[in-house]
Amino acid sequence: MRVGLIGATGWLGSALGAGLLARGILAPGELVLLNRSAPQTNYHGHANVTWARDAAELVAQSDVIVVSVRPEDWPGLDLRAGGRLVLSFMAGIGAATLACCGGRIVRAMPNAAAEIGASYSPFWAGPGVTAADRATVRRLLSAIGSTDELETEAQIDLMTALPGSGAAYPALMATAMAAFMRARGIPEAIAWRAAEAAVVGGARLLEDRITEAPALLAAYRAYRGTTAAGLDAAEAAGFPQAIETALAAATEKARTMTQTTAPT
Ligand SMILES: NC(=O)C1=CN([C@@H]2O[C@H](COP(=O)(O)OP(=O)(O)OC[C@H]3O[C@@H](n4cnc5c(N)ncnc54)[C@H](OP(=O)(O)O)[C@@H]3O)[C@@H](O)[C@H]2O)C=CC1
Ligand SMILES: O=C(O)[C@@H]1CCC=N1
Repeated sequence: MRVGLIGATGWLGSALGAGLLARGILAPGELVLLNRSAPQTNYHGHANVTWARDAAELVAQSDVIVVSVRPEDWPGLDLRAGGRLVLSFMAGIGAATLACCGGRIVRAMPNAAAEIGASYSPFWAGPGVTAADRATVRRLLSAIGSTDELETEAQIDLMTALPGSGAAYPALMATAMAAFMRARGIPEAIAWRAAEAAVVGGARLLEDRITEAPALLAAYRAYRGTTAAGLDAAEAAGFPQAIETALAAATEKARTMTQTTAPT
């Protein structure tokens, strides 16, 4: 199977290309790549991948096409997929818009943890997508982590807001935590290490047992000590509402983008 990857040198596209090659899901000769700037002589340690000159050349050499360009670059691509399976990573470009390229459309929402093979990339399959297509999508997405199939396209907007945001909210929390430490005289490097302990160490503790998060909170509260005091203050200051507001705003942005780019 030859896979055409449009946006092969971007944040997600590069992670997918690297994962497909490193895990042996595709041989270098099965990858057809396209970017905007220029081909790379060494693509994740491989020289014998194929670089296309434009989207038409990529389509002609590919069985499946992955679109990983930014939403604003989609119209300029002028993709004509000729009935092929098209897997789009783009936020806010809906199936109605994508269908204009003439492919069988699957939308997936990976995140930046694709870089370390730890993306959760749920997907939604449009009309005409076959069982074999679904197996292909799962195989491709396994290169960057795990996946689930969603029931409705609208759920992609929700997934854009949450798993799609990747490390954004942890980074926001880490930045606020380090700032708190610095403001109270803690040296820069130690301030960041303290934030890392909470954000990264804490996340590792929750790995593979995220559903135990409420029980973990209850365990901290049971001490009636310092962490309980902090959690109470965070709740009183609106921490859960801030998360809700953030995710609602991101979902609404995805929905609005989808609506404004849809064909009339
Ligand atoms: N980054 C993220 O965390 C997430 C991103 N997404 C979605 O994934 C998509 C890709 O995002 P991301 O990887 O971050 O974006 P990047 O900006 O990092 O990468 C975009 C890629 O598209 C290429 N490109 C742009 N225009 C064209 C064109 N006309 N023809 C061929 N190649 C082109 C760029 O080429 P060049 O390198 O030469 O400039 C680059 O390789 C977006 O639509 C985004 O909404 C979804 C979930 C998470
Ligand atoms: O922020 C964005 O628009 C991209 C898409 C989803 C996550 N990152």
